[in-house]
Amino acid sequence: MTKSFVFVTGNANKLREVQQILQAGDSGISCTSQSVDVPELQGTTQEVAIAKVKAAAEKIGGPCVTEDTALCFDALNGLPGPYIKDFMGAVGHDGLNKMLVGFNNTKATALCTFAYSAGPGSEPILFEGRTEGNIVPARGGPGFGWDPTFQPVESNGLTYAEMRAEDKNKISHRYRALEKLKTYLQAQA
Ligand SMILES: O=c1nc[nH]c2c1ncn2[C@H]1C[C@H](O)[C@@H](COP(=O)(O)OP(=O)(O)OP(=O)(O)O)O1
Ligand SMILES: [Mg+2]
Repeated sequence: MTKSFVFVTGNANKLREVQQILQAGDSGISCTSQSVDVPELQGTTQEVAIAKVKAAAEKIGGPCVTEDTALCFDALNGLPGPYIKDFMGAVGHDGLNKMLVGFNNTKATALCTFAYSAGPGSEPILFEGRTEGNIVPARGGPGFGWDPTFQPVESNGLTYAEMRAEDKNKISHRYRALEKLKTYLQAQA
Protein backbone atom coordinates (compact mmCIF):
# COMPACT_ATOMS: atom_id res chain seq x y z
CA MET A 1 0.00 0.00 0.00
CA THR A 2 1.30 3.44 -0.87
CA LYS A 3 1.63 5.91 1.97
CA SER A 4 1.67 9.58 1.19
CA PHE A 5 2.73 12.64 3.14
CA VAL A 6 2.10 16.35 2.61
CA PHE A 7 5.38 18.17 2.02
CA VAL A 8 4.99 21.86 2.84
CA THR A 9 7.60 23.72 0.80
CA GLY A 10 7.77 26.69 -1.53
CA ASN A 11 10.88 25.31 -3.24
CA ALA A 12 10.23 23.47 -6.53
CA ASN A 13 13.78 22.07 -6.66
CA LYS A 14 13.43 20.43 -3.24
CA LEU A 15 10.12 18.92 -4.24
CA ARG A 16 11.57 17.54 -7.49
CA GLU A 17 14.51 15.91 -5.71
CA VAL A 18 12.31 14.43 -2.99
CA GLN A 19 9.98 12.91 -5.58
CA GLN A 20 12.93 11.55 -7.60
CA ILE A 21 14.46 9.97 -4.49
CA LEU A 22 11.15 8.42 -3.41
CA GLN A 23 10.49 7.01 -6.90
CA ALA A 24 14.01 5.62 -7.33
CA GLY A 25 13.85 3.87 -3.97
CA ASP A 26 10.59 2.00 -4.64
CA SER A 27 9.72 2.74 -1.03
CA GLY A 28 5.93 2.66 -1.22
CA ILE A 29 5.99 6.25 0.03
CA SER A 30 4.97 9.24 -2.02
CA CYS A 31 4.28 12.89 -1.33
CA THR A 32 2.06 15.72 -2.41
CA SER A 33 3.01 19.30 -1.73
CA GLN A 34 1.49 22.51 -0.49
CA SER A 35 3.24 25.82 -0.71
CA VAL A 36 2.40 27.67 2.49
CA ASP A 37 4.36 30.66 3.65
CA VAL A 38 5.52 30.01 7.19
CA PRO A 39 7.85 32.16 9.29
CA GLU A 40 11.38 30.83 9.72
CA LEU A 41 12.87 31.77 13.06
CA GLN A 42 16.53 32.15 13.95
CA GLY A 43 18.24 29.58 16.16
CA THR A 44 19.90 26.19 15.77
CA THR A 45 18.93 24.09 12.75
CA GLN A 46 16.79 21.99 15.10
CA GLU A 47 14.97 24.98 16.60
CA VAL A 48 14.34 26.38 13.13
CA ALA A 49 13.03 23.02 11.86
CA ILE A 50 10.69 22.51 14.84
CA ALA A 51 9.22 26.01 14.64
CA LYS A 52 8.67 25.67 10.89
CA VAL A 53 6.81 22.34 10.97
CA LYS A 54 4.67 23.47 13.92
CA ALA A 55 3.62 26.57 12.00
CA ALA A 56 2.97 24.49 8.86
CA ALA A 57 0.83 21.94 10.75
CA GLU A 58 -1.22 24.79 12.26
CA LYS A 59 -1.73 26.37 8.85
CA ILE A 60 -2.81 23.25 7.01
CA GLY A 61 -4.62 21.77 10.02
CA GLY A 62 -3.18 18.26 9.77
CA PRO A 63 -0.09 16.09 9.49
CA CYS A 64 2.75 17.39 7.36
CA VAL A 65 6.43 17.39 6.61
CA THR A 66 8.75 20.38 6.17
CA GLU A 67 12.41 20.46 5.22
CA ASP A 68 15.22 22.85 6.05
CA THR A 69 18.53 22.94 4.33
CA ALA A 70 21.60 24.43 5.99
CA LEU A 71 25.12 24.91 4.67
CA CYS A 72 27.57 24.90 7.57
CA PHE A 73 31.11 26.25 7.11
CA ASP A 74 33.71 24.56 9.28
CA ALA A 75 35.78 27.75 9.55
CA LEU A 76 32.73 29.69 10.77
CA ASN A 77 31.69 27.14 13.41
CA GLY A 78 28.62 26.11 11.43
CA LEU A 79 27.46 29.42 9.98
CA PRO A 80 25.77 30.42 7.68
CA GLY A 81 23.93 27.18 8.58
CA PRO A 82 20.15 27.73 8.48
CA TYR A 83 20.68 31.30 7.21
CA ILE A 84 22.25 30.14 3.95
CA LYS A 85 19.25 31.33 1.91
CA ASP A 86 19.79 34.94 2.96
CA PHE A 87 23.57 34.71 2.54
CA MET A 88 23.19 33.25 -0.96
CA GLY A 89 20.78 36.03 -1.85
CA ALA A 90 23.07 38.71 -0.42
CA VAL A 91 26.53 37.65 -1.64
CA GLY A 92 26.08 34.82 -4.16
CA HIS A 93 28.51 32.02 -5.00
CA ASP A 94 31.45 34.37 -5.26
CA GLY A 95 30.75 35.96 -1.90
CA LEU A 96 30.48 32.55 -0.20
CA ASN A 97 33.99 31.77 -1.47
CA LYS A 98 35.34 35.16 -0.39
CA MET A 99 33.93 34.71 3.12
CA LEU A 100 36.49 31.92 3.59
CA VAL A 101 39.54 33.83 2.35
CA GLY A 102 41.96 34.04 5.25
CA PHE A 103 40.75 30.88 6.99
CA ASN A 104 42.65 28.28 4.97
CA ASN A 105 39.72 25.92 5.50
CA THR A 106 37.00 25.47 2.89
CA LYS A 107 35.28 22.48 4.51
CA ALA A 108 31.49 22.61 4.71
CA THR A 109 28.63 20.31 5.63
CA ALA A 110 25.34 20.26 3.74
CA LEU A 111 22.69 19.48 6.36
CA CYS A 112 19.11 18.54 5.57
CA THR A 113 16.50 18.36 8.30
CA PHE A 114 13.08 16.88 7.62
CA ALA A 115 10.51 17.62 10.31
CA TYR A 116 7.36 15.56 10.72
CA SER A 117 4.30 16.74 12.63
CA ALA A 118 1.34 14.42 13.24
CA GLY A 119 -0.83 17.56 13.36
CA PRO A 120 -1.37 20.78 15.31
CA GLY A 121 -0.25 20.46 18.93
CA SER A 122 1.84 17.32 18.46
CA GLU A 123 5.59 17.24 19.12
CA PRO A 124 7.63 17.29 15.88
CA ILE A 125 10.15 14.56 15.02
CA LEU A 126 13.36 15.44 13.16
CA PHE A 127 15.37 13.44 10.61
CA GLU A 128 18.82 14.75 9.69
CA GLY A 129 21.14 13.93 6.79
CA ARG A 130 24.66 15.27 6.21
CA THR A 131 27.05 15.38 3.27
CA GLU A 132 30.62 16.60 3.76
CA GLY A 133 32.36 18.71 1.13
CA ASN A 134 34.22 21.91 0.30
CA ILE A 135 33.24 25.38 -0.89
CA VAL A 136 34.80 25.93 -4.33
CA PRO A 137 34.54 28.58 -7.08
CA ALA A 138 31.21 27.92 -8.81
CA ARG A 139 31.19 25.27 -11.54
CA GLY A 140 28.31 23.69 -13.45
CA GLY A 141 25.81 26.47 -12.83
CA PRO A 142 23.36 28.00 -12.70
CA GLY A 143 21.83 24.93 -11.04
CA PHE A 144 19.86 24.73 -7.83
CA GLY A 145 20.83 27.18 -5.07
CA TRP A 146 24.45 26.73 -3.97
CA ASP A 147 24.92 23.45 -5.91
CA PRO A 148 27.63 25.00 -8.17
CA THR A 149 29.77 26.03 -5.20
CA PHE A 150 29.56 22.83 -3.09
CA GLN A 151 31.87 19.93 -3.96
CA PRO A 152 31.09 16.79 -1.96
CA VAL A 153 34.05 14.68 -0.80
CA GLU A 154 32.46 11.56 -2.40
CA SER A 155 31.90 13.01 -5.90
CA ASN A 156 35.28 12.48 -7.62
CA GLY A 157 35.90 16.19 -7.91
CA LEU A 158 32.49 17.27 -9.20
CA THR A 159 30.31 19.95 -7.67
CA TYR A 160 26.69 19.05 -6.91
CA ALA A 161 25.74 21.11 -9.99
CA GLU A 162 28.08 19.07 -12.23
CA MET A 163 26.70 15.73 -11.03
CA ARG A 164 23.84 13.94 -12.74
CA ALA A 165 20.62 14.28 -10.75
CA GLU A 166 20.55 10.57 -9.96
CA ASP A 167 24.13 10.69 -8.69
CA LYS A 168 23.50 13.70 -6.45
CA ASN A 169 20.42 11.91 -5.15
CA LYS A 170 22.53 8.92 -4.04
CA ILE A 171 24.87 10.87 -1.75
CA SER A 172 23.01 14.07 -0.96
CA HIS A 173 22.13 15.49 2.44
CA ARG A 174 18.50 15.35 1.28
CA TYR A 175 18.70 11.67 0.29
CA ARG A 176 20.21 10.72 3.65
CA ALA A 177 17.61 12.59 5.68
CA LEU A 178 14.77 11.26 3.52
CA GLU A 179 15.95 7.67 4.09
CA LYS A 180 15.36 8.19 7.82
CA LEU A 181 11.95 9.80 7.29
CA LYS A 182 10.96 6.93 4.97
CA THR A 183 11.94 4.32 7.54
CA TYR A 184 9.89 6.13 10.17
CA LEU A 185 6.80 6.45 7.95
CA GLN A 186 7.04 2.82 6.79
CA ALA A 187 6.96 1.69 10.42
CA GLN A 188 3.78 3.67 11.14
CA ALA A 189 0.55 1.71 11.06
O1 LIG B 1 20.32 20.63 -2.35
C1 LIG B 1 20.50 21.86 -2.44
N1 LIG B 1 21.47 22.37 -3.23
C2 LIG B 1 21.69 23.70 -3.35
N2 LIG B 1 20.94 24.64 -2.72
C3 LIG B 1 19.96 24.18 -1.91
C4 LIG B 1 19.71 22.81 -1.74
N3 LIG B 1 18.66 22.66 -0.88
C5 LIG B 1 18.29 23.89 -0.54
N4 LIG B 1 19.07 24.82 -1.15
C6 LIG B 1 19.01 26.27 -0.97
C7 LIG B 1 17.63 26.84 -1.14
C8 LIG B 1 17.60 27.98 -0.14
O2 LIG B 1 18.27 29.11 -0.69
C9 LIG B 1 18.45 27.45 1.00
C10 LIG B 1 17.68 26.66 2.02
O3 LIG B 1 16.65 27.42 2.62
P1 LIG B 1 15.27 26.72 3.04
O4 LIG B 1 14.51 27.65 3.90
O5 LIG B 1 15.55 25.36 3.56
O6 LIG B 1 14.56 26.53 1.62
P2 LIG B 1 13.43 27.37 0.84
O7 LIG B 1 13.04 28.57 1.63
O8 LIG B 1 13.91 27.59 -0.55
O9 LIG B 1 12.23 26.36 0.76
P3 LIG B 1 11.10 26.01 1.90
O10 LIG B 1 9.83 26.60 1.41
O11 LIG B 1 11.05 24.49 1.94
O12 LIG B 1 11.58 26.60 3.18
O13 LIG B 1 19.39 26.56 0.38
MG1 LIG C 1 12.46 28.49 3.52
